[in-house]
Amino acid sequence: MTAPLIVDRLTKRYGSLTALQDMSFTVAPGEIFGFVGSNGAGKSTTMRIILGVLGADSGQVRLGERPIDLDLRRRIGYMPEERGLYPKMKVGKQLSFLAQLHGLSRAEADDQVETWVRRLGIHERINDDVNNLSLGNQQRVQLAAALVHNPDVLVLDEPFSGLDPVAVDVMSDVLKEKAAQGVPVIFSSHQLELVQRLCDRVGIITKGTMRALGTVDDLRSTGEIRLDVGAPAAPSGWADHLPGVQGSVQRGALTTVSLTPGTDEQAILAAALATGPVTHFALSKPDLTELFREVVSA
Ligand SMILES: Nc1ncnc2c1ncn2[C@@H]1O[C@H](COP(=O)(O)OP(=O)(O)OP(=O)(O)O)[C@@H](O)[C@H]1O
Repeated sequence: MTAPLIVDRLTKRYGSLTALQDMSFTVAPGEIFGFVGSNGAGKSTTMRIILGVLGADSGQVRLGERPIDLDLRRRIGYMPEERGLYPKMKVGKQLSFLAQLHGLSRAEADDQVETWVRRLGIHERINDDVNNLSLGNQQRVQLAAALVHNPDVLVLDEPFSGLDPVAVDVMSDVLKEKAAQGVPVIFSSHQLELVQRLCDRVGIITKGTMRALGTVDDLRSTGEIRLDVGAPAAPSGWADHLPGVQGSVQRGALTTVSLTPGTDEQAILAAALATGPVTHFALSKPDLTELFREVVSA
């Protein structure tokens, strides 16, 4: 069983650009943490610092109490954004070599390679050079490379980009399985629907700063409160001037009403009923994509 991955107040500057400012979060053993943010927000920089391939100006990364050192680094499974495979080396040989670099014996490495290439559906390509594979299959090999040494932590930079739906399912299952074994898993992605589905917790960053952090449900509950009201006979703008209504959008019979916290929802229902029949009345929470837009544009 492994310890939590603790990212503690990382700051990183590239010349005059502050790429990270006091970046902090923790990924518990068994937790899948989704790291999201606009292009250039600082996700890859954070992940590179976790791995130690890049140094921070200040702050620290720990596994439990212990700062990440060379020894612990070998216990991390990492998928870099700029994929790091040897293009002219055979898939199986390369994976075995990488596993041995992480301390496995030749026999253990070959055994692990066999397991993962089968699991990831690239067994038939084991004797192909990496650069003869499709991009999606190269990505499967890259995931295998992050897994063959049975890591205690998984750090994956955009592992889902460019994968077909079947590969997305395989990747999702593997991440869930590793988490179920007690591994802290962090991955970055722009596929927010996938992040919402897969992650126990999510961090949204903009310009190197953590702007929202929590379970998807928590984050969705902190966004604006909205009601979906089906009122087919209601005139246009019927909800706009009711107390507590910040705005409304009408699409056919359905009106989505944004409310100030504490507004009496029954008063909205009564107003809707006053226009005629009400066919639908439900609270609607923003999804992660809407939350992300809110956070990024704030
Ligand atoms: N080696 C570097 N030298 C100078 N600036 C850099 C370097 N690497 C990254 N940056 C800058 O640091 C900021 C954060 O970049 P980073 O790659 O961490 O973002 P990201 O969130 O991973 O973005 P994306 O989603 O586009 O991959 C960006 O403004 C980027 O241009």
